[in-house]
Amino acid sequence: MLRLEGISVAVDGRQILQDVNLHIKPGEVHVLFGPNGTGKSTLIGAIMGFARYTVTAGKIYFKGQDITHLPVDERARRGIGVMIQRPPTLRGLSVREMVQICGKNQVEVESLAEKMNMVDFLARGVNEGFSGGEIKRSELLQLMAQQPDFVMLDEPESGVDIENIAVVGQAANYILERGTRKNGQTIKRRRTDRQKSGLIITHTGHIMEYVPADIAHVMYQGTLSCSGNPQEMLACIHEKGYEECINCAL
Ligand SMILES: Nc1ncnc2c1ncn2[C@@H]1O[C@H](COP(=O)(O)OP(=O)(O)OP(=O)(O)O)[C@@H](O)[C@H]1O
Repeated sequence: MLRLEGISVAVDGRQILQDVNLHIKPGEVHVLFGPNGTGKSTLIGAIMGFARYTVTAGKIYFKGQDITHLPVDERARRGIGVMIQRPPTLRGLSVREMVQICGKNQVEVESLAEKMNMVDFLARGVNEGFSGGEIKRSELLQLMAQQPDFVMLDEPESGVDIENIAVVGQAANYILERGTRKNGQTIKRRRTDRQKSGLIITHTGHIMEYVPADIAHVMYQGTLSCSGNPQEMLACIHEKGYEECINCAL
């Protein structure tokens, strides 16, 4: 689905990422751990093609096509979606209108909003006065309408209360499991059945209680330093810290 071949990324002339290689296959969900400021958000911004991120080396392939220099709207059209940490407030554009745009006027806005506890927000401006948790739910609502084949979530559980973390997890699974059989799924079936792919940045790993992850990576000082079993890596980071965790794996 997504393949990064040795990409390096700069922001405002400062090199943030160096030689990142990553392969996410159809149906796989990868998680990204790492200390603050190591470049995790930069990586997903570069994959989405946001203008502030300049790919200075390497290639980004999506569904086998080189998308390294495509504009962000074309990447979205090809099936990439993202939830960033701090999306802008869009005054004058209601959540309802935004969801309709994301869904190309072909989605049932009310029914999607019900799933996200967001019916009361449909008439409000996008992110206008929203709390941190409400912003996350609103972003996921837009992604559910967009129906991307590859979704990137930047700290989806951060700022979300305990009950709504389950709602966030269900929304992520709704996106990842589009086109698969829904009834009677176990966590194991979720993993084997899903056809869409994801990359999730998380510090706590709580989202993995709802969305089973296949592979975890640690981003350290601007590069992917090691990869492995998500639960084992999380336990290792808790026990030993990032630096010792990556040294141990190497
Ligand atoms: N315009 C800029 N000029 C210089 N440095 C920048 C600029 N924008 C971002 N950076 C730096 O890039 C680095 C990587 O930022 P990024 O947001 O990708 O980190 P992160 O790993 O996602 O962190 P966190 O876990 O705190 O969200 C940070 O040190 C940040 O200060």
